[in-house]
Amino acid sequence: MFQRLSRQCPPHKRLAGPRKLFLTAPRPYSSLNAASTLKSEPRRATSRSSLAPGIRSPTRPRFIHNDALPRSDAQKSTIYALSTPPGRGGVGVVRISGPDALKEVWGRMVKPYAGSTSKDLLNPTPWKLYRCRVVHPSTGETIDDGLAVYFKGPKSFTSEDVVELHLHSGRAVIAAALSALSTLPTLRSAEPGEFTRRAYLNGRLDLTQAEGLKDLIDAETEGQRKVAVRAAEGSVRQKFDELRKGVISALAKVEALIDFGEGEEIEEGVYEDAKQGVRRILDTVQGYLHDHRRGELLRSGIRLAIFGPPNAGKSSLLNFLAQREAAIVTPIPGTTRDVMELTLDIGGLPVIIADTAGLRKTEDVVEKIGVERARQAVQNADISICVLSLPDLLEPPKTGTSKDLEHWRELVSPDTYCLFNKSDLLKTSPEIDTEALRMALVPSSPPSSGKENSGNQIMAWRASLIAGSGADEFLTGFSDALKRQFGLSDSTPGSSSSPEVNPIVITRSRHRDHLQSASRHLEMFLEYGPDDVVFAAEELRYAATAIGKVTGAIGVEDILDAVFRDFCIGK
Ligand SMILES: Nc1nc2c(ncn2[C@@H]2O[C@H](COP(=O)(O)OP(=O)(O)OP(=O)(O)O)[C@@H](O)[C@H]2O)c(=O)[nH]1
Ligand SMILES: [Mg+2]
Repeated sequence: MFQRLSRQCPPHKRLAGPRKLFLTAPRPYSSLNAASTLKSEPRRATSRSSLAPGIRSPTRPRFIHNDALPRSDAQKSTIYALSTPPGRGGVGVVRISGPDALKEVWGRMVKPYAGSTSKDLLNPTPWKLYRCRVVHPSTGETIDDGLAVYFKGPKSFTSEDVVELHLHSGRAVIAAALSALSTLPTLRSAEPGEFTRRAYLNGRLDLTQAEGLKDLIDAETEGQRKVAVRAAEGSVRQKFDELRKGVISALAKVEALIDFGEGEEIEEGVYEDAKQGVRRILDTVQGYLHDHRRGELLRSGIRLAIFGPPNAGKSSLLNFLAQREAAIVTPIPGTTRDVMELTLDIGGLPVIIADTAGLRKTEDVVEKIGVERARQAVQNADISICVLSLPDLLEPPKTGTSKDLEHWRELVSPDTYCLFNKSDLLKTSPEIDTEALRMALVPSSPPSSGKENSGNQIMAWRASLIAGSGADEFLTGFSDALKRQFGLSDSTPGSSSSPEVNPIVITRSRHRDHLQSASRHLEMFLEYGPDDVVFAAEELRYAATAIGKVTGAIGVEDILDAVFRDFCIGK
């Protein structure tokens, strides 16, 4: 919950004298002083002092550490780490960053390779790759014959001087290089994520870009890569910067009213302008929040539950998607007893698929537990697909009551995908409207009500997983439907080809928490009238701070720890 305000003027306002603010073209401002107008004399731009502590100019978002601030000990030390995976490989890169990278590491460890007469290495051209010998700084013993490059700060990843040693990636070579570096007294090995942390602290990246970089390194599917690369290149940062800029611009207007006070001249409609702006921002914030957690699901994996009656072909579907015999398939109903999970890449999306026990009434103790687990798996899943035997659906067996046969039905919802399987066993080959059949299965929806899914998309398919007919169409249709649902379709909003429409902005719960907090403060602001501008301004300050926490424009040490601790060492 947000902090309740005491109904008194904030301290930094109490002593503030009248300040002049440049707003827009002079107009009468009726709600404060109907008769007055802004003086026509030139006005100064919004002074930074009129903004609350922690809130900076909307035009130039800056980060908490910059060159003007003294550097901490941690920032001053030179760090090193292996930046590529340990183990055998063609090349292993050891990265060194900090003030001693050039003098200590390059100067003492990078030497001309055997037979070279070049003196270039003594005074290297930045950003140029040199062939060299890498030697031990004390003994001069050759560690490896490799390449070295010097990135002169601030044009480097960390904005500091960086040296990279490209060595042969063998355990002994890398261990010798790291051990040699450890003998240099001003160097220390890097903490996980410390290079990126320095890049952030030096204003090279904001937090969303740093998170994007981490996601890019971790990306296992095309969808994850696409979302991560947008964040890493700064598109997400831009969205949050725009929001914050908008809030601060509204705040400047509200502060103008506070500063001028009653009886002073001020434009008409300033407060209403601010409110209009905040309404627009709130709409955008809520649009980002109502995203069905697409960004978070893309990172963690989308949970898909396969469910349905026994013997319908659920495990066959899992095997078809996995392209291997992952689950046991037999003609005996009740073969699958427990939930079996596999993580697969479907259309570039990471999907955690759960095969479940067939849902039916049973007295078998073990199967009963399996049925209960199946229900829970469907309830906990982000999406579900109901597999049904088409012959059983169209030509139901004569035995058993419909209640016994339809234990699965209560779990079908308008969002459930359906696969009508075993089409090869149909005695005739009727035309089937799969979407109408799907909707007829939704308990609350009357048969043939014509109710369509939200996007009028295909969510049901007819196939035979054994004979293969319709199976490829199902796979293409299903992965397209998932891509559409999670905003990655090339032809729909949110895709990389139309990234500005309905983009994935929130990829972490911390983004969501801060945006929810901002949304609450913006709503509170809108509830205040022009007589309560001091309180209204306070809400905008809270909103701007909350948005700033997403990008790190408002830095808090524990946020930084949370962001960078999951990085690997060397990044
Ligand atoms: N003819 C035909 N048989 C199929 C098809 N798909 C699956 N089967 C068969 O149906 C039987 C049951 O398949 P499973 O995949 O084990 O079905 P299930 O839904 O997992 O069954 P339970 O685990 O018992 O709930 C097996 O003998 C499969 O070979 C199909 O498209 N056509
Ligand atoms: Mg099964």
